[in-house]
Amino acid sequence: MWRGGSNTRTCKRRFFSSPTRSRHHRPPYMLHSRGSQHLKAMAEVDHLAAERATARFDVEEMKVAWAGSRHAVHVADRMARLVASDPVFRKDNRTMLSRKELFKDTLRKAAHAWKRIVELRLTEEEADLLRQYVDQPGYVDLHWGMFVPAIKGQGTEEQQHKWLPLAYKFQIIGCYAQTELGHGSNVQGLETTATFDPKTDEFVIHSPTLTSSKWWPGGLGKASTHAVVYARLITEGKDYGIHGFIVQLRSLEDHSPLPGVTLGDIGGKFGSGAYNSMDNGVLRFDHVRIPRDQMLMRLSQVTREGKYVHSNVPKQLLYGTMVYVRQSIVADASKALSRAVCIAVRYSAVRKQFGSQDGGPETQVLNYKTQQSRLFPLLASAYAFRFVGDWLNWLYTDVTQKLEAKDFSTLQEAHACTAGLKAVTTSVTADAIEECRKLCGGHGYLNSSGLPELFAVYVPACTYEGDNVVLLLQLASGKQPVGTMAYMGKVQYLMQCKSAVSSAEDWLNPDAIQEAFEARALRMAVNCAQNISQAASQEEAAGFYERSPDLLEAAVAHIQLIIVTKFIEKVHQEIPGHGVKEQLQALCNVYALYILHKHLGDFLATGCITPRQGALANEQLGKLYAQVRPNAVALVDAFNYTDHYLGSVLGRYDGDVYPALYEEAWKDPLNETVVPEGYHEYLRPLIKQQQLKLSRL
Ligand SMILES: CC/C=C\C/C=C\C/C=C\C/C=C\C/C=C\C/C=C/C(=O)SCCNC(=O)CCNC(=O)[C@H](O)C(C)(C)COP(=O)(O)OP(=O)(O)OC[C@H]1O[C@@H](n2cnc3c(N)ncnc32)[C@H](O)[C@@H]1OP(=O)(O)O
Ligand SMILES: Cc1cc2nc3c(=O)[nH]c(=O)nc-3n(C[C@H](O)[C@H](O)[C@H](O)COP(=O)(O)OP(=O)(O)OC[C@H]3O[C@@H](n4cnc5c(N)ncnc54)[C@H](O)[C@@H]3O)c2cc1C
Repeated sequence: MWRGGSNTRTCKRRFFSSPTRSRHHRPPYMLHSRGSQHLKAMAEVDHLAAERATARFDVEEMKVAWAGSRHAVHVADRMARLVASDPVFRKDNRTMLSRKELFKDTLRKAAHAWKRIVELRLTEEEADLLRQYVDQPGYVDLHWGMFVPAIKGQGTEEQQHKWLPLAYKFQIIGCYAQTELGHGSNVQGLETTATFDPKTDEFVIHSPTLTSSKWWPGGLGKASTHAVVYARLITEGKDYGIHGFIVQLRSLEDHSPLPGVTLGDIGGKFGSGAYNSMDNGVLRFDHVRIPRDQMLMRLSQVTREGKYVHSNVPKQLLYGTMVYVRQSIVADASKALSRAVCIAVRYSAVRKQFGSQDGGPETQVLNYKTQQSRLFPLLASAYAFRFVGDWLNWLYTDVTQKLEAKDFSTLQEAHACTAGLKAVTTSVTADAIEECRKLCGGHGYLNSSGLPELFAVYVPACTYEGDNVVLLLQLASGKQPVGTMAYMGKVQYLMQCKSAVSSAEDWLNPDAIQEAFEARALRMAVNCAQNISQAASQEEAAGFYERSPDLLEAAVAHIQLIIVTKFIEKVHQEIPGHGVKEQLQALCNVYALYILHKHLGDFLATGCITPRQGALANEQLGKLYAQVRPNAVALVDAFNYTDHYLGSVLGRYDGDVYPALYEEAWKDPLNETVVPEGYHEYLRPLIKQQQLKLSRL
């Protein structure tokens, strides 16, 4: 029931024609008569070969474990290469384009992707992957990711029959217009109205105030012809709250806004390139009329006479599209995190600093224990998020099937898990991308490292599809000890159990880890419950409000328990391939013990482990890092990313970082001329003036 389930500035650098460009300005290796040959020879060297040789597992099989199946590896491989080899999908110049150029480039790429999808008769799975590898946020993400699922989840069969074929063939382009200037998190507070007019059998869509302007929907600003608009349904003088409506916004002939519709882009966003390829939009309605049958009527209906009828289903099904996207965002977190980690691990293996007293080789920064203790937990988190994402996808599919059979028993669990996992995985990933930038030192700050843009594109994931704090509070308000909360049924045991760990090795026992995480999560939840009842003698809501900072931490502890549990379950499965299971086991332990170490205060405060046991966990963590070290590069190779998708000179597969960095620098528009524009206006007069002053002294 839920599921919807030319680049205008091609870098033709005029190296020789510019009057102000000198030949000596070219990179030194380009002056060399055998320059390009020399570069080619260098490119054939695998600077990371020695690292790859130390791996103690079968990388090809790890690719399968990461992707989920051999089939998934092959399809992903084919689509990634298809995109990487097509010049239209070039993205290395993206941060240098103006907003208008970037937007046009996005339209061009989307049109070209669609052409290739049709020409090659790609399957839905292949098409999704192809779009993923194009790697440029654009209106198509919302068209496929939210508009189509909203109609599938909330439209009747007739409505689906009418609208979906149009959307599937791109005869219409749709977006998801929920958030308003004045309200985003508080969906029930939205102000846009949809008033039924029984005289004409139409709804009148209206924006009564400035704050009711739709604000943020992706694809709305410039591309969409239609939107699923969320508005307060008013009929027979009564307000029935928020419902979805399909509204046409622009002419299908010339793309001009329809009468009564005012719309545009909301303006530039954080970072260069990045999410600026997306036309997040503003939209106002002035009494726009739509036929009654454009209200999405699967969950509730308005009859010809204007009577409101609600089907016998929970009203929260209206939020189904958000639940669907939240579970996709969890899967996406592992992709973004693994990209950043891949760049940081490869570069850390190439980069050398200090350690040589006599002119011999310096130390690879990856060998520094501090680098390992910052980087390997992120590597482990990428794998952890990948597997919990798979599980969440299973949960979502399961609840969808149950809903089809009118079984709503798991709806709340699906909401809680998607909300909580979305919040934790996106927050960790955003922080981790920034940490990877720092792990790459100064060069990580260059656009050519790929990390600034990855961060700028990714960081709004902490806000869209539900602000992370708001979502964690939703999770904290969950009441029943079912599903992933079932451990709360063991309250008596978990409230008093004491960890039996007495050596560092004992922390390798999954039962010891599981018990510690369960006891910590449960005790934090119980503490919150006790404090809430003490804080508010009259009303639970007041206590909830008062203790909400603690509730957030309890919600995070619960989600970390889920992630650890699903990783442990994954490792318990049969996993083919030499050494693959052992590596995943090590990463699982790194993830769990890192969380334990980082949140040691929680574990100690709730008394589920002793300070000595905490110290033993940290000791074991150090040993695990040493175990990961020789496998690190191979573990990121298993993500199977092309250089095109990574988009980073630091993360190149061949590790040939320095020539690439050097070459990239010369592509900057500032280097188009030796003497910069503005020299004659601003620099020369300044220098001359100072010289004159000096000569007078
Ligand atoms: C570059 C792209 C990168 C990554 C994307 C990857 C993949 C995604 C694929 C495609 C998408 C493409 C691009 C994505 C990029 C951006 C798109 C962004 C889109 C948006 O942001 S759309 C707008 C999203 N808005 C929100 O999320 C708003 C957040 N607020 C809410 O969800 C609700 O208002 C909130 C906070 C849940 C509160 O609701 P309400 O006030 O109505 O409820 P109560 O708190 O009173 O609770 C009542 C009751 O209902 C339960 N409940 C609440 N929500 C749900 C639900 N969704 N399902 C089931 N049940 C729900 C709640 O627990 C209460 O239960 P109780 O009475 O306690 O039993
Ligand atoms: C890049 C991007 C793309 C987007 N795409 C779309 C789209 O396609 N369609 C669409 O409809 N919307 C879209 N949005 C809007 C997005 O869904 C909202 O911005 C998001 O839901 C957060 O709501 P808000 O902006 O109202 O934040 P607010 O709710 O105003 O949050 C502001 C602060 O208040 C805090 N806060 C709010 N409520 C509470 C509470 N109850 N308790 C404690 N703290 C609270 C938050 O934690 C936050 O710190 C997009 C947003 C972005 C950034």
